[in-house]
Amino acid sequence: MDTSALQIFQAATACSLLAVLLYMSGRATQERRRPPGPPGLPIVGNALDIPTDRQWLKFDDWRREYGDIIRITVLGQPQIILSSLKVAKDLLDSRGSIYSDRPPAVMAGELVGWNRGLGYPATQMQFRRAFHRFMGPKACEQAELREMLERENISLLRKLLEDPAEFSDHVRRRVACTSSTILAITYGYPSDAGDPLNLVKIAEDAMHGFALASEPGRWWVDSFPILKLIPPSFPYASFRREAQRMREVLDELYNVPFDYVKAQIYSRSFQPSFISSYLLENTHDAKGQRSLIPTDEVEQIAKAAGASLYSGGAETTPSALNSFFLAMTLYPDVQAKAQAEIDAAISSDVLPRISDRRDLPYVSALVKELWRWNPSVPLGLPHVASEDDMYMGHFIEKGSVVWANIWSIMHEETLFPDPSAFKPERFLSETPRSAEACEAIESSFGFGRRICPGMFLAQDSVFLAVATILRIFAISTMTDPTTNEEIIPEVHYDGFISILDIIASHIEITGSTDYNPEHDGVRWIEANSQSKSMDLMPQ
Ligand code: HEM
Repeated sequence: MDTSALQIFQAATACSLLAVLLYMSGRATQERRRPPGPPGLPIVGNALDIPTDRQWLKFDDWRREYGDIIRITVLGQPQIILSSLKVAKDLLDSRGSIYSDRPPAVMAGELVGWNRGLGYPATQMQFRRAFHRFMGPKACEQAELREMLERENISLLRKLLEDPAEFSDHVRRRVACTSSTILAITYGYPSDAGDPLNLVKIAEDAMHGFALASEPGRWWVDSFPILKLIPPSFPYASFRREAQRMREVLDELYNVPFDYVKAQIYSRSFQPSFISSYLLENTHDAKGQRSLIPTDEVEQIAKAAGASLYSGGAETTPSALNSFFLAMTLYPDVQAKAQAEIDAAISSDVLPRISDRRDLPYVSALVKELWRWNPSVPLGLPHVASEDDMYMGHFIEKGSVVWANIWSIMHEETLFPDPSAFKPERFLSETPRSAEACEAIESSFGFGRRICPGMFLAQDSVFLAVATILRIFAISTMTDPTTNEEIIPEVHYDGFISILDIIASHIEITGSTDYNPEHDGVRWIEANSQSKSMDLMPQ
């Protein structure tokens, strides 16, 4: 080798070494700058440290040890947990463009097919626009939507009167804004026609599949995506067969109600709904004329949006209502105060209505306290970092799954003193920092561009259920007949939506004797809704 070639070779080697050193020192610096967190084991990381239920409490313990922004890994997947309002807002609200996608879940998303709906990519913002038009603040002020919620709520009250011991079941099936109402709002599917298409069952089965398929740590394929290539017929591919079965149910949820709407539109006799309006607005032929045949794309979006609404709303609202029954047994003073407010503000022979909210500040504060005390979705839904980010000296690598620990945020001492106590007063204007508390409570519905689009609908329907139940019923703990002692209700948690499974026999719900369910409330609603067809067309 001549001298110049040697020099070139030496220079190239030095450059490569320098590049490697720089790369390694960069990696080491990034490593040092990663958010703190509990040490994990090789390969599995922290997978074994995470309990199978109420993970949010474990994450809250870690917050005390490591701070408001924590990094863990699960089978090599970095996960960031945000545990204070400030960091969650800074990252998920203010830097929304980086954190507005959902992580790719192989089992639930790809194999079962939920990535067509709830996991839609941030680029498909037409979902959000459609949700907003039908369930945003303006839509929720429409008399027709309110009447529909009020009508469904009456059916809940009737059921509670007939069979109070089954309150948990009634709440799940009847509360305004769950199964039947969502089907009515989304597809114009009448809630009082006996469910001829078996839609409630289809939707519940699909949701069951969703909960199972998205259980963290349950499916190896989520950590080792290569496994998805195994054909379903292979002996060890039971996960593929399960996914196939769940996908078939999900396809039914996509197709059956959608075909129902399409058939109704073709027959030109239909109850306006989210899907019918979406289709009518978006079906134009090549000349821009309205046509009744939707394109494939429009059809796919409509189906996915419909299923997303169902999956977002069907479990969350009953969760809030179950928390309400529990809170009323544990805090009888709060119940008495709310009932006194209703009695003073609303004439005794009518039921409170959504429009009475301004006259019922204590009841409204009680509903806010429900969102806080036992948040229905304690860890929110996961977001993903779509690029590398630096935040307050912490390096967050692209692909990290980011969780806001809504439970921790809703129990922040500085915002909500004595956080485990149920105190609606913290939201009343005479309490110092109530404005801050009221603002913070919105975060129980998530953050940034993926904040819950059903938030206003949920707020209305839970307020309505709470105010009308308090007018009609007294809720108390049972007394043990042998010891004569009060029974403290037992509760269990189920899944990532915090469903309080209350042992029904531990709570007593008694109807007030002077209330006649056929009274004004029912008649008024019936009289007012008969002549009008529900018009959920966007404004
Ligand atoms: C107790 C009531 C409810 C609570 C506490 C709640 C909470 C949440 C939370 C925390 C998220 C995740 C937000 C994020 O990623 O930061 C979410 C998403 C969502 N919620 Fe709700 N929700 C409720 C009711 C509803 C209702 C009634 C509907 C529809 C009828 C609904 C539809 C959705 C949908 C479609 C998403 C996904 C939005 C997206 O990814 O863009 N939710 N909800």
